Amino acid sequence: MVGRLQLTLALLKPDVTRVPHVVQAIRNKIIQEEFIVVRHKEVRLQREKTEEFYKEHRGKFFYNRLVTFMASGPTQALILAHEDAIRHWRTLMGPTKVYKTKYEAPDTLRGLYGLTDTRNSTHGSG
Ligand SMILES: Nc1ncnc2c1ncn2[C@@H]1O[C@H](COP(=O)(O)OP(=O)(O)OP(=O)(O)O)[C@@H](O)[C@H]1O
Repeated sequence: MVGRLQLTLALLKPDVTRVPHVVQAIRNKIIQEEFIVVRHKEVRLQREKTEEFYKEHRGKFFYNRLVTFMASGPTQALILAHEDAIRHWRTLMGPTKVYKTKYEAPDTLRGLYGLTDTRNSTHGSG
């Protein structure tokens, strides 16, 4: 019997969307971790959308870099369902900061595929 399912929005950011075998590896991990992929769509986020999406970070030193990056290429958007979707996906992603992640959680998605604090492979909505 399956309990109530929670949904989260997962994004594979433009840095990983550019690399098909990494997208496939992340998809395999998603299935392996028993998420149900409710929807999966490739989107091209316009600059205004990324500014709105990250508005809580407006004014921070990395904001301009972040919104420019998110509008720089296609993004894979997935609606994931799981009993503990938000927490489980965030655990799978690992910490935000790439340096910390490479040392403390190297097997997470950001540990494996993150390039910099901005280009850190994935997003998970709370
Ligand atoms: N110090 C930083 N330098 C550069 N980019 C940063 C920094 N902190 C956060 N970011 C970028 O802003 C995004 C949102 O930051 P937030 O603090 O909400 O992290 P998060 O909750 O781990 O990530 P997300 O919201 O993307 O799931 C991060 O994923 C990262 O791309």
